[in-house]
Amino acid sequence: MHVVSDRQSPRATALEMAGRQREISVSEFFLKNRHLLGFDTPAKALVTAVKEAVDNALDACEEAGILPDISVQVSDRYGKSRVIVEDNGPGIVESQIARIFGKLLYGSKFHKLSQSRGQQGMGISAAGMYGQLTIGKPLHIISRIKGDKLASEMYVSIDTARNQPDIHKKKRLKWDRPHGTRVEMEMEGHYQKGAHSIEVYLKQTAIANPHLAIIYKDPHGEELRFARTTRKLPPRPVEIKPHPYGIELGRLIQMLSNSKSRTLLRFLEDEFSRVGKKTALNIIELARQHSDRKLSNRSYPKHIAHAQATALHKAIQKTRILAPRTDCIVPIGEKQLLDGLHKELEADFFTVTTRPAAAYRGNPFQVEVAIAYGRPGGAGVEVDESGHMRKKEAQETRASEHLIAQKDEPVHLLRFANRVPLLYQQASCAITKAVIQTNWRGYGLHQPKGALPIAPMAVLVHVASVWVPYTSESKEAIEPYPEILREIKLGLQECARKLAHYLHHEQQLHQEYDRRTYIEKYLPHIGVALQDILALSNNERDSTLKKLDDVLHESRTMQRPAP
Ligand SMILES: Nc1ncnc2c1ncn2[C@@H]1O[C@H](COP(=O)(O)OP(=O)(O)OP(=O)(O)O)[C@@H](O)[C@H]1O
Repeated sequence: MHVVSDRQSPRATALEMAGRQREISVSEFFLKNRHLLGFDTPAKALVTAVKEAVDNALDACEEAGILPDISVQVSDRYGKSRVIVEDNGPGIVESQIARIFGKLLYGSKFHKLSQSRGQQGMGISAAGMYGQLTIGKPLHIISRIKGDKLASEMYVSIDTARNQPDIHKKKRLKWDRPHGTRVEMEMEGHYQKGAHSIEVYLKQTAIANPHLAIIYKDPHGEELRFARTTRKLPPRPVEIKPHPYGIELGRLIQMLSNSKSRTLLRFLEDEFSRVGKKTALNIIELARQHSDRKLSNRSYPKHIAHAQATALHKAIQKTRILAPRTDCIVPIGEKQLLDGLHKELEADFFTVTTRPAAAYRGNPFQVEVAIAYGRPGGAGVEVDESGHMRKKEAQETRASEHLIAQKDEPVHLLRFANRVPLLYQQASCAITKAVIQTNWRGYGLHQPKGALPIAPMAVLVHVASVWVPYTSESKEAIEPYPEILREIKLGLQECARKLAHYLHHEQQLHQEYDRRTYIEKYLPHIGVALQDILALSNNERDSTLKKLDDVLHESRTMQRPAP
């Protein structure tokens, strides 16, 4: 017999259960699930907070056509950190400040299909919420827009139950910047060096953003400066409409019912990219056949029933439509990427490639790949301008060189999405998968099965898109869609071919160097033997040996291959 213990709570009735149903605000949700936003440990939270503020500053400057000058200051005392990020961007109008910093899912980038670092509208407010939760202090913002005499200062936190901003203090004040924004946040944090540090994030940001100048003051008061290598801003990405191939049925139904267009023909032409009149007519004709002729050019979008919308969706997939336009994507560019790598890394060989734009689920994207191979101080042979070979001198390795792996380590990956370095969740990222799935042995590298290749090398991959499919809200890894994986692999193969060519040449140089040292070692002995056999004078012997040496040298002068 089953006896119910007195201590067990009584079972609930449906009515009681109904009484407990409550709406959950988005901020309450993320407060409980802060790991989803990248605030799981104090060390990661600190890097994430800096990243959110710097990415916003860069987006704002570029959108306003301003060359970004950003300063970052971090202090850290007994687990309590303070981050101050200041930019020379366009500033934020006062009426928007509270909602931008005190409300999750509020932003200017979510609804448009255009390449930007921010996407979701909750990065900076989430950092504020984390500070509020761990230290109990609101965000402190100063912002001034061009032409305004005074700046606006505000202390803002989030009322998490309502996902609404709470303004604690606000005033107008004098500020020495003519325009820009300063965000100050306090939080539980842990400052650390290494692969997941603020320095590495900033260094990689400088590589992918050669137009950026940034000054960073670390918790020890040391200043690190990244100068810009170009004064040219990246072109402003064009905003596009969705491509029909990427539209799912539910979204199409919603678009039809929200449409302001009065006919189906206009709806297709107005709301999608790459659909002109001819393509729209083709789609409608095909949809008519699938819908017992219940659709026409003049059908009123809001009145199209589910069955007809399904027919329309099928027709879209079957109609030939131009691939998505690609001027909405702004890659870093091969020259800029090479300049950035040269500036921030020391390596023996660099190569870079930009793939043509492609699309996943109707979203245009473009992949860039670069390889930096060989660490200074590593063994190697070099050929000087006159063609002489010599062993390379060991050099002092820069502190930053840990971006390139040691020769017996797996290669280091520098992953980027829309010019933002991705520092965490490497294993689940499309970039890592593509590197592992590439056969590096075919290009002369050692690669354990199912793993990254082992080489003194950094592999940089940048995925730029109007909508980056991140694996989670913390935007740390890219979803491995087959189209994205394919493009990354093709880029890797192009770079790997050039690397293989370089490695082959290096190997030849080594062999040549060894042979030459061997000959040089025995040449004096040959001289003595020749002198004996041919009864040469000392002068004749030396001039014969010199000629022999010159001939050997001539035949072994080698040219370095172009990268
Ligand atoms: N320094 C700044 N200068 C000007 N505008 C800013 C600045 N920081 C934030 N904003 C504005 O605030 C909005 C919200 O920023 P937030 O970081 O919360 O989200 P996001 O950047 O849009 O997306 P994500 O959550 O993916 O980072 C941005 O869309 C931008 O319009």
